[in-house]
Amino acid sequence: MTDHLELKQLSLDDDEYQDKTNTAYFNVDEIPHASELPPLNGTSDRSIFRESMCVAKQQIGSYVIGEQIGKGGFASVFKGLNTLTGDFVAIKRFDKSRISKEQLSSISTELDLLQRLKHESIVTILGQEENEHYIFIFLEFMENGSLATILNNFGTFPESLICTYVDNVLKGLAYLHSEGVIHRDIKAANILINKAGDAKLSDFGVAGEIKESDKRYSVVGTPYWMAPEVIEISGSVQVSDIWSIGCTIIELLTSTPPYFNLNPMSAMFRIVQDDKPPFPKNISNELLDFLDRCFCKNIEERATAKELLSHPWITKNRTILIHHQRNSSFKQHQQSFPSLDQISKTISVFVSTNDDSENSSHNTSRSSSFRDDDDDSKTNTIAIRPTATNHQSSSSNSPTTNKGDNLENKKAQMEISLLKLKNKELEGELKKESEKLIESEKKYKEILLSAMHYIYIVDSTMNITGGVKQTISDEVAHLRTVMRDQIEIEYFNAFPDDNMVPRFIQRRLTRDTLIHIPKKALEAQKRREKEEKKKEKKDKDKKDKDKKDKDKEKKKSPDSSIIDFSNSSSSSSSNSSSNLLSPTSNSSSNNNNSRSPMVIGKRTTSKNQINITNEINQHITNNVKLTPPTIVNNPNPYPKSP
Ligand SMILES: Nc1ncnc2c1ncn2[C@@H]1O[C@H](COP(=O)(O)OP(=O)(O)OP(=O)(O)O)[C@@H](O)[C@H]1O
Repeated sequence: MTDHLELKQLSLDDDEYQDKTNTAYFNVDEIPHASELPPLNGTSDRSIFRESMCVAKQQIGSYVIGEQIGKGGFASVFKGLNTLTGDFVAIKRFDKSRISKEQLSSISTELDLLQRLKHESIVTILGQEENEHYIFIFLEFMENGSLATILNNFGTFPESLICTYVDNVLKGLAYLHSEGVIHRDIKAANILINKAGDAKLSDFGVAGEIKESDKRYSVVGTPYWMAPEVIEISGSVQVSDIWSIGCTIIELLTSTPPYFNLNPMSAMFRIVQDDKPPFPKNISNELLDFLDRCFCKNIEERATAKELLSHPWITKNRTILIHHQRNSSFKQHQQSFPSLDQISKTISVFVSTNDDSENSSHNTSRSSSFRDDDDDSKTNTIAIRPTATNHQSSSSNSPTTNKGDNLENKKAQMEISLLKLKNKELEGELKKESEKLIESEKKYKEILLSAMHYIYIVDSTMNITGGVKQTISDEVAHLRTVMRDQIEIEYFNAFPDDNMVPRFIQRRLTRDTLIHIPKKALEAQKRREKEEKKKEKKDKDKKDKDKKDKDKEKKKSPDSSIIDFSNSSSSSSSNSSSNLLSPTSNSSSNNNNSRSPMVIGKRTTSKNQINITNEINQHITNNVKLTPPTIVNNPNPYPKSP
């Protein structure tokens, strides 16, 4: 067994040990300056002083003893460090000089049991050491101490939290009991909590194994948590721990176990006498039932740990707990999510790294040191930029590696740059090619469209004029149709998605329907032309004949033509006419006129025109006021006789 302890240290009691070792070992800032200390071996060097302080540490095997974290009836408990693994541990130290032989045997029982029992709800033993003065047990470090300490620090717990702890403890107990072990000292002080909040059973000092007989006949444990059968020395059994679980629940709910206001003897008496210990008020029905099952006087009726694990109080709370755990684990994860700031920083660094490599590809003559400095000025995060990191670390360690690394980096960067350049060239070529294609396609489309458009205009012109101006021969028309079809097919094949095609085809269809019209129209036109020419000739002939007749008539009488329209004889009409047109014409003449108004009118108008012309001429010569011509106007051609 290795013992590195200084004899000087062993002579100190616990309090003195703590005062003199803890601060010096764990808080370097409190170490006085070397100049303030008396010289060691004639030197005041600070490093020597530190060495001297380190000698004061207690090292047991690979464990270094730290500050005290607890104290029980038999042992002091310290925080320890495993110098091999870096794990923190709890070191339970028993002072040999202060323990009886009986207690020594209980320590060995605890050691044996802990070494045999391995369960997630039982504190794990990591090893043991012994020297002349102490027995050391190295235990799994339970960061949050005992439930009793937490109860002292934080006050009583809600049912749900108690249930969580009890659930853990019951699992440990179910395991212990299945292994034939009774803990016999279940209480808040012996339930330890790790940093994750898991409860584990500890302190197996009074634990006992049921061997040949079913019961252990001794009064062990802490009075207030003791089961009646243990007090009565009728023998402790596994379910005795269940009674203690009931007492611990009340302890966690109220901060004290039942009968705590009484002295231990009175309390023990009441435990045996009373049907059940008094329950706290305002607890759930499930917990009431749970406690009823724990505080059964009859051990046969008392629930086992396994049974209680499926009690509604436990199962219901377990579901709630799982929910809470999920929530909190999500929150934990959420906390570990990078912040927006971090993300943007990372992106900016990534971009800057890429920029750097791009810059280096364009300017390979830049030195790596220049690049690193430049990087640092852009962002403080260097860790994700391998070039900068490599350069920095290697420059401080080995110049040879630094040179090699830099060369490698440069080479890699050059390769990347070359690849990028090649990619860019290819990209450019492809772009040009596709641009050419697009351009030629565009041109081709334009040609086809304008050709179609031309043909369309030609056709529509013919259609609009009703085929009159269609002067192309059938041969040319046929060629045009073939060309038009070819162009449209070509267009359709080249640009199948273009909606221009259906529009052209549609127009063409309309045109094709109209194309038959000109033929008929042409025939009709020819007929019309012929008829018109015939009519024109006929009219001309008639005009010529009329002219000749008129001339003949004029030679005979100037008014012959007018006279012709009259039913009267030429002589009488001539007379009457002169009479009628005369302003001094008598009424008898008027009477005659009234019998044939149509003829009279005609004649009158003609005469009036002559009269007006004469009057105008006269007026102009005499400068006399013009008076309207007197038109024979008889409102009543047949006046009534008086
Ligand atoms: N593994 C551990 N991790 C952290 N703290 C511990 C550990 N073991 C014990 N302790 C602390 O030390 C205290 C005393 O430990 P423990 O109860 O085992 O000593 P004990 O002398 O056996 O006590 P008791 O008088 O109950 O028998 C505990 O209440 C707890 O606060």
